[in-house]
This record gives sequence, C-alpha cells and structure tokens, in this order.
Amino acid sequence: MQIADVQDQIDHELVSKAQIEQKINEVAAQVSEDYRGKDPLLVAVLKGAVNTLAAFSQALSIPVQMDFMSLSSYGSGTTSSGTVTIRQDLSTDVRGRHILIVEDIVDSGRTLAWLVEELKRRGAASVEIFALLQKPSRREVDVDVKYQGYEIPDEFVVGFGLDYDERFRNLDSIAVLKPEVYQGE
Ligand SMILES: O=P(O)(O)OC[C@H]1O[C@H](OP(=O)(O)OP(=O)(O)O)[C@H](O)[C@@H]1O
Ligand code: HPA
Ligand SMILES: [Mg+2]
Repeated sequence: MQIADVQDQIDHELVSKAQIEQKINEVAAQVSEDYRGKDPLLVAVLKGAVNTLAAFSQALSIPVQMDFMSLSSYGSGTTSSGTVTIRQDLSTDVRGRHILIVEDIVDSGRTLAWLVEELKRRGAASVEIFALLQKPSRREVDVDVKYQGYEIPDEFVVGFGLDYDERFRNLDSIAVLKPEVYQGE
C-alpha cells in the first residue's frame, strides 16, 4: 500500500520507501562484515519488525537463523503502557548464541531494555540491536543501539510494519497520520 492509497488519513511522509531501502542495505553490509562466521540469530520483535526483518535478512550476504518474539506495550494507543507483555515466545534456545535484535522503532526504550536483559538472562553470548527508527526525544530508558537507522521527531508514525490500532502496517513508507485519525483517544 502506498501513501496515495490512504491519502485522506496521512498528514505527511517522514521516511520514503527509497530511504528505508538504502538504510537497510547499508546496515546489512556492515552486519554481514561484523557477524561473518558467527552464525548469528536474528530476533525480530513482532509485529512491528516484520517488514524490516524481511528486507534486512534478504540484504545480508551471510547465512543467519531467525526467530520471533511477540511483545506488546502499546496496545491500541499511541503511548506506552510501561509494561511489556510476551504474547509469543522464541522457539530457539539462545544459550551461547550471538543475537541481533531487529526492531522497527525505539521510542521510550522500554521494550528493548526489557528484551536485552531477558536474552542475557537466558544465556546469550552477545546481544546487539538494529532499529530502523529512533525517537531520541522520547527516550526514558537507556538502550545501546549498535546499528542505527533514522532519527525521527516526537511524532507517532505508521507504515513499514508500524501500526496505529493495528492499521497501516502494510504502508510501504513511514508517515505521520492526520490528527483526526486519533480523535477520541
Ligand atoms: O521503545 P518503546 O516505547 O518500548 O516502543 C517500541 C515498541 O513499540 C512498538 O510495539 P507495539 O507495542 O506497538 O507492538 P506491535 O509491534 O505489535 O505493534 C514497536 O514495534 C516497538 O516494539
Ligand atoms: O511512533 C510509533 N508508531 C507506532 N508504534 C510505535 N511504538 C512506539 N512508537 C511508535
Ligand atoms: Mg504497535
């Protein structure tokens, strides 16, 4: 789906499809170099990271394994509930594994701070993060994002996996919704 398809609900585009692709390719080249021979496990945080994982994993030039964890802290709103809930856990034993978490966005940092600690507690050999987007102005918890994508302003965004109330995940770029879409929240 493109912005033109939902024009009436979009205020403006923030990161284009081409910019997303360029950044993902850039990070994938670096990660391929850093993890060659390490048999890394990509851990994607559902549901938001699905689009990023698909594009990123295909852009890598090394073999990787992938697993998924479904976490939620936002529910149907635009602000974090502050509590991370596991909706679905990994099926891989992470003990001794080099893990690269793949995320769509670091906003307050609560989701990733929790996940990094959890994976270390389970015995991972190393845990690093690739996040396509970051909102530095909203950070509440310190998280070290080794592979960074774009920094964006303090606006609630949708597209390329990111949702508002489960909608707009299949938009092919990142955009800001018109304020009236949030009306009644
Ligand atoms: O840094 P934080 O403030 O914790 O926010 C980031 C998290 O919030 C979103 O997930 P959400 O809870 O909306 O679940 P979803 O991926 O299924 O939409 C996003 O995909 C990140 O996982
Ligand atoms: O800006 C956002 N959009 C969608 N989901 C999110 N989760 C954290 N921040 C965001
Ligand atoms: Mg969400």
